[in-house]
Amino acid sequence: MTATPIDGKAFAADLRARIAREVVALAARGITPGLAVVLVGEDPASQVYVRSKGKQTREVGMNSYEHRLPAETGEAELLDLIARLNADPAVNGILVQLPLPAHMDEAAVIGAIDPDKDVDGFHVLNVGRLATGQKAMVPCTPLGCLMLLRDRLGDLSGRRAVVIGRSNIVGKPMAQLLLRDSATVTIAHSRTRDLPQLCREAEILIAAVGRAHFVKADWIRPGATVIDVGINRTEAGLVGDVDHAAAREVAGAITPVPGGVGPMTIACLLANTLTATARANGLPDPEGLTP
Ligand SMILES: NC(=O)C1=CN([C@@H]2O[C@H](COP(=O)(O)OP(=O)(O)OC[C@H]3O[C@@H](n4cnc5c(N)ncnc54)[C@H](OP(=O)(O)O)[C@@H]3O)[C@@H](O)[C@H]2O)C=CC1
Ligand SMILES: Nc1nc(=O)c2c([nH]1)NC[C@@H]1CN(c3ccc(C(=O)N[C@@H](CCC(=O)O)C(=O)O)cc3)C=[N+]21
Repeated sequence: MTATPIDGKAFAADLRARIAREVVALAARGITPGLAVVLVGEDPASQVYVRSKGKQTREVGMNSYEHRLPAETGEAELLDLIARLNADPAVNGILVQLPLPAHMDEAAVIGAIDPDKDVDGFHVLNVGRLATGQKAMVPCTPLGCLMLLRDRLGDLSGRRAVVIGRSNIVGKPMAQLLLRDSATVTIAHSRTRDLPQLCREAEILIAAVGRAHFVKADWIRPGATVIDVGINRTEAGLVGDVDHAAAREVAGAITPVPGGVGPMTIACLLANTLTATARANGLPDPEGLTP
């Protein structure tokens, strides 16, 4: 049996349409959400993302502020820009594109962002809020994966989930969100022993490794829901972390790359910007955009 494709692109388009309607409702109160994206350096992949974020931000009716700084910008200058964005009432969300050039202290830069404008959810205060079950800004990629999983499976409680990858931006927050939904979560990484056997236990398998075709079809439990977070540029084009062509013959449902998690990440960035704007104005959180 061939797996059901999980159409992240279509889900993300729906989500953006909902967000656009909320933006119209805010306009009646004289409020326009604003998202500031900061890019340091000229990494070509990052430039593509930043351009695409700016375009989608404007399409849902929000204001987009793009700040491009040369790679050799000093950390103090970047911190100065962040301080100005923190103080600017027209800016509700701030995203500093990662990775930063090697001479910058990533933790210090993220730590300088106002946690209430931290639409990436990377500030330690938001990490701690998520971990302790408080209202937080939740990282976009894991939030997008959670939305796809709930849509496919409904209640996640009691489900066995394996997350491959323990990064601060994907693996760890993904595991926190699954745990919040009462899944039984295992986090795997490069030191995990017998990863194929562990994966075979998973009803939900999340691959966030960064290696093309890393997860093989015979690691997948028949009928499992597989979420492929990987973005790997190869000679054959953009591919995920899962050997997709073979895996779809075993899985129950699987996200493609491209067209799966990637578009959800950007839609969730807009969702977080809307949530941050609502909170900044003392309004209730918009329905269905927060975990
Ligand atoms: N679709 C989207 O919107 C997004 C996609 N991505 C993509 O997701 C992927 C992961 O990103 P990110 O989390 O930032 O990557 P990192 O490189 O920060 O983390 C990769 C993780 O994979 C683990 N890993 C590496 N090799 C193995 C192995 N042989 N066996 C088991 N685990 C292994 C590492 O383990 P260890 O900790 O032990 O080193 C690490 O925890 C990348 O392809 C990235 O491009 C990222 C963000 C958004
Ligand atoms: N502060 C910060 N926040 C991030 O969220 C962040 C970041 N830094 N650095 C880089 C990663 C990566 N990331 C992606 C976003 C969209 C797609 C995406 O839209 N992908 C399309 C394909 C796009 C293409 O063709 O390249 C898809 O999968 O269909 C992919 C990856 C966000 N990241």
